[in-house]
Amino acid sequence: MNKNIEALYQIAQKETKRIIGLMSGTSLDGLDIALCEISGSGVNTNVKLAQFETISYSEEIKTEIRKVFAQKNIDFQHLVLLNEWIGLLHAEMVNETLEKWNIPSSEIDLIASHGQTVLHAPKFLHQQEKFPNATLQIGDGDHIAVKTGIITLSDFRQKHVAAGGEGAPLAVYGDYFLFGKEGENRIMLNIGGIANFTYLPSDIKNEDTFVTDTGTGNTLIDLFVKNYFFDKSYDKDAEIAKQGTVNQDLLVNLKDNAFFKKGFPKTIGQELFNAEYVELALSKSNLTNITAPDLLATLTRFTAETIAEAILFAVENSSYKIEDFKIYLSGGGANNPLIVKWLKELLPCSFFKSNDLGINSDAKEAILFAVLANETVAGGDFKFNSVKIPSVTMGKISFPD
Ligand SMILES: CC(=O)N[C@@H]1[C@@H](O[C@H](C)C(=O)O)[C@H](O)[C@@H](COP(=O)(O)O)O[C@@H]1O
Repeated sequence: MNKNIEALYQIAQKETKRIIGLMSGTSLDGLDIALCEISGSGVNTNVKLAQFETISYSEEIKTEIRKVFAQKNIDFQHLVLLNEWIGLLHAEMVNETLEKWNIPSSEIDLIASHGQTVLHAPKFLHQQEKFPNATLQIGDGDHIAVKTGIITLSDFRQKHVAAGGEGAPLAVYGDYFLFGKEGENRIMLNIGGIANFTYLPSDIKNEDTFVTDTGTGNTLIDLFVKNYFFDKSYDKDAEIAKQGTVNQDLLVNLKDNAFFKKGFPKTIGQELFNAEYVELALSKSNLTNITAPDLLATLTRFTAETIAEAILFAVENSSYKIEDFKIYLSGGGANNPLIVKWLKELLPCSFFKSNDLGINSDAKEAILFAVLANETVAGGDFKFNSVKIPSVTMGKISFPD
């Protein structure tokens, strides 16, 4: 037997596996590295977060990725080079972090790497009948396996697409396994660059469970903060938006897109929610001179209202009332006091942070990929009863030699 297959076979039988989850979101802020100790699988999965670190992306890395990110026309060679380079960089970041933690690589069983999304194109976006849903994450897993010496699972989203999904959101697999609770109506709401939520009703018959994107999270807010203020990368504590007034005309035009009328589950990215999207809404509203605070107040309201409307729609189509739900927040938007204030006004239910469930909310998405890798190597028996969630294990396996 190939010794790597033998090693994988041994790892699969370990009671507790040490798996490093890697996630770098579309906000391009950096690489989240979560060292997880995982036992069990499926709904019996137990995760302990042993270590967590975020390695910020340098301006150079951000600039190189932005040359291809979420764009239709790019320098093809640059994309090919980036695929290798991001793999190498992520491997180096893991090695440096293990050194910092004083943990030898031989003590790590697996790495689960999300990679860097460069284009997310569900059918809704590309609109070409003969082509399926499509999404592409780069940063090849072979580089990570070879450079760290650790068996690496990567490219998780393709199996989801192959099984009929849009390749996202994958959050439901972690949310259902770790946070689904009989007797409690929960919504796990992640407000990252793009916002998504997992719907976990209390009878936890998994045919009712689903996950969906709601639209923009922080991405448009961050984009325009950077446009107006060279020294800022986000609206810290909503300080700028709080000084502005929501422009109702602009808000109506921002919400006027077929994405918001589409049923669940649905996914989207910065391919739609970008500067042109806002410029079109501004011109439809005949606004040539909106102030930065008014624009940011309106964009912040756009995020809050589209999240709230999607959640209300999900609940109205069930036998529950919104008052029966607990919402658990994660992602950068959970730290935006204006988004949270407006969500509380629009959604009369109770609010918590996913930290209240014992999971560091910053690490939540990196942990998800560790859980998915655990499922591929040591689980795979669990089936969702819902056509909305493909029951597949995900990730391709790379060996170090
Ligand atoms: C296609 C794609 O890459 N989707 C991600 C989305 O992935 C999560 C893990 C999911 O699939 O459930 C993430 O939540 C969001 C957060 O953004 P960040 O705040 O981390 O930048 O970014 C992107 O939409």
